[in-house]
Order: sequence, then structure tokens, then C-alpha cells
Amino acid sequence: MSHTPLLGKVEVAADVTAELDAHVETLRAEIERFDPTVIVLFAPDHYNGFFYDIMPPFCIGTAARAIGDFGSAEGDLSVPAELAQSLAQGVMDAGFDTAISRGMEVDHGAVQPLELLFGGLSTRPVVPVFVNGVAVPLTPMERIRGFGAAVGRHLATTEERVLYLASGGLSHDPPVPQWADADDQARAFLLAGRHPTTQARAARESRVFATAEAFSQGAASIRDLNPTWDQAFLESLAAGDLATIGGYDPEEMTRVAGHSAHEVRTWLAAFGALQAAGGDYSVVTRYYRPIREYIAGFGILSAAPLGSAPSPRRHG
Ligand SMILES: O=C(O)CCc1cccc(O)c1O
Ligand SMILES: [Fe+2]
Repeated sequence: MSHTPLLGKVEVAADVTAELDAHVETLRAEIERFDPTVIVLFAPDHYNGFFYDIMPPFCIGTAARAIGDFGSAEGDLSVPAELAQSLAQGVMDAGFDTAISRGMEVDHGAVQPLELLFGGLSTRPVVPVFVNGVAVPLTPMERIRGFGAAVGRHLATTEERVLYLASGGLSHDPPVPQWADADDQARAFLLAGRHPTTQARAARESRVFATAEAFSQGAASIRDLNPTWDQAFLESLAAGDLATIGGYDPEEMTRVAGHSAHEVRTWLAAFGALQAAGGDYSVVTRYYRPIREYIAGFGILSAAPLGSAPSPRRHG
């Protein structure tokens, strides 16, 4: 699912809020029926936990703490360390040289789906898997599918009932600084801006709120949402056609869907994992709406392996 730190913080038409809430509720019920023993959470980061001093394409956390940006929950995630470590070994054995962290810091990108779907940070065991979705250079999209598949193949050898959960995207272009056009101060932040002062954090959050306000009135300089691109992405995922998405060109993604559209990497990793672990899948819940107030093409797509889906909605 998409995330946005503006959720619940800015005004959106009541029917849109109701529709989004209803779909989150559907997902919640779906997950409750599935009753996962562990959640593998593919999440991006917005220069809160990962910076340019060391920016890996992937990182598996054996322990993690949420930093609490934009009023999101702060505190420890409940990470099954041994499982996370064996997962890291498994994907490395499969040829994906993942980074690991024994003290990962995560932001709203990881926390929002946990709060929405589980009511908090530590109600279920979670293995956080950072997927870089903002800091160029970016590894090819096909590599992300492969990485996800390695995760799925490894976990399929365990007794765990795994929920693969991805957070991010779809098309959106929030005001996250870019190295290429950043001034010295912004570069210092992008390089190693961990644990900002309260004032620095507040300034950053105000900038996002101001941009969202302008954007919803059609007056921001950020790239527009791209519902056509978003729907095509969801359609390929729904059809199990991960090869098409694996062939996306990152530069074109930036151009047509915004600098933060690369967060869809988390979705590709999760569906890659699901497909590798369980074979063909069918969609259970699908939702999409471009919501400018949230600076988000907001989507939800859930799926389960064919034959195991809890009351799947079939087409035709
Ligand atoms: O953390 C930041 O500064 C950017 C936050 C942000 C804003 C709008 C939509 C998003 O999906 C998002 O992540
Ligand atoms: Fe984001």
C-alpha cells in the first residue's frame, strides 16, 4: 500500500477518507483471517534512517526502532532477530549482497502500515527490509524483483506464515531534497542528517505541509500525480506480470511519476517474494485514488497464492 505522512493531518473530502478507511478495514480483516506468524515489511526511507554516508540498495534489520516523524509511532519494532539473520544469509546465498542492520532506524514509511493495519509497532513480529526508493543511483528494477524472490524462496523453506507488506509510492513528488541540486546545507543533511534537532524536524515537516497545501490548490512546482502510470503499474502487479515492471527505466519513472515513485520498488519486492514463495496469486483487494492533498497516488493491492486466497474477488 501507499503511505503518506499527511494522512489524518490535512483535510480531504469526507467520501475519499471514508473510502480509504473502508479499504484499510478490509485489508485488516483479510490479514486477521490469514493470521501471519511474521510480517516482512519492505519499506523505503526518507533520509531518517539511511543517508548518503552509506546508502545500500537493500538492508535487512535484525533490530529496529521507529524514529517518530510526522507524529508517527516511536519506539522499538518487535523483530525476530534469528529469522532476520537467517533471511539475510539466505538472500546472500542466493546472490543478493544485502546490507544488514542490527539497529535500523525507520520512519513513517515503515510505521504507517503497521499503525493502520496492526494498531501499533510491535503487535506482531516484523522483519524490516529497507529498499532504497529515493537516493540515486538506483539498482535496476529487475534486481529488486530478484531480491524479493530470494526473500520469498528463503522464507518458503521455513514454517512461518508470512505476510509480505510493502509501503510506498505510487506516483508522487514530495519535497525531498535531491543531491544533484542541493546546496551545502542540504547536502550535509543528505549525507548524515541523523537525529535532527526538534526545530530542524519541524521545519522539514512544515515544508511538506506547505507543499501539500499548494499542490492541492494546483500551485506547487512538484510533478503532478500520474493516475495512468499508477493504474498500469497496479495492473501489471495484479496480472503477475512482474517482468514488465522489472523492465521499467528509473530515469523515465522519475520523469513521468516523480522522484518518489521509486518507492514502488517495495511493491515489486513484495510481489516478487509472494510469487517466488507461493506461485501464481490472485488479487483480493484493490484500490486506487490520486489524492493531491496527500501528495499521493494512493493505492492498495493485496493478493494471496491461488487456491489459498481468503474469499478472493475473481474477475469475470
Ligand atoms: O519525509 C518526507 O519529507 C517526505 C514525506 C512524504 C510526503 C508526501 C507523500 C509521501 O509518500 C511522503 O513520504
Ligand atoms: Fe514516502
